Amino acid sequence: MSPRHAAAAPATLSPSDLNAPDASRSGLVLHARGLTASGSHGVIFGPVDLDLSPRQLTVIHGPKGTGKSALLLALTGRFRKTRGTLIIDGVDAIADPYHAIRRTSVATIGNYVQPEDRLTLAESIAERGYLDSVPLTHAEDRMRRIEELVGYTIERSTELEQLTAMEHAIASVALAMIRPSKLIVIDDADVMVPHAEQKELFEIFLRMTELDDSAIVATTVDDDMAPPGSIDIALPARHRAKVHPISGEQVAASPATPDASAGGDPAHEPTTQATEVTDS
Ligand SMILES: Nc1ncnc2c1ncn2[C@@H]1O[C@H](COP(=O)(O)OP(=O)(O)OP(=O)(O)O)[C@@H](O)[C@H]1O
Repeated sequence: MSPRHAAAAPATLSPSDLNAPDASRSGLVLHARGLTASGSHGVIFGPVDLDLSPRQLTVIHGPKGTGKSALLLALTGRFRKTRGTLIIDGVDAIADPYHAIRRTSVATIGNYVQPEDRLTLAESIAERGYLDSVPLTHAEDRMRRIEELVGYTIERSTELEQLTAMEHAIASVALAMIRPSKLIVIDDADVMVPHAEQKELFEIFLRMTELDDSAIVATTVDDDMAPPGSIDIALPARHRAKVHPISGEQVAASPATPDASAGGDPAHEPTTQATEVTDS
């Protein structure tokens, strides 16, 4: 991980920390209502309503500058401008972001958080383990378990820049999973990944969630990448979000309802829509 990596090294984790955090009483990995952020130029994203279950994928897409990266940061408790209700694995991420952040992990965000491409996979595992305070033997063991889920291994001496785009995306998420967490985010997951391989990429992401009963949220360049069972979030240029599950799974995002606890700007009525998409 390059110095751009955002994670500071906390105190070394105890063995119990190396187990995935308990799911919240609701069983949801994430519960968001009226999630929004504004800057000096107005709304950055939202309002967004979203419920994420364990082993669920979410795909966020939209034109450039519509707040995809900012929303990823917000969903992991890392965007201080966020307003609304955000519960991550049972922890109130607005009131207690530092507690909530420990339940999440960032694979990539823009140019700010990226694996260092000149490092080998072995070096990357060691560095991510160090940054996330996971002992090396545990980190290596976690990577082996992830590889079992993914279905292939990557030679440890391979530099990340030598990986294919799909391998690179998978490796980025795998490195973010060295420390157990409930929510992993990856920005621009499909960049440079051939369209024909993108379905497989998301199938592999889905398998990776089995390790910790986690959820993965990915932003994509293409707008048709959300596979069945996942949640699709479109961030249009007007900064309004449409959230709807793909057919075949339970409705995981409900139509926006005003939430008194949200604390958002009342001038911006929640506009998030939940629509069950049929196969036809
Ligand atoms: N901390 C911040 N404070 C104020 N404005 C911000 C902040 N972070 C992002 N923005 C603004 O929010 C908007 C959305 O930025 P963001 O990078 O999230 O968009 P994006 O959809 O990921 O774009 P791209 O596809 O180019 O990566 C931009 O106008 C950006 O300047």
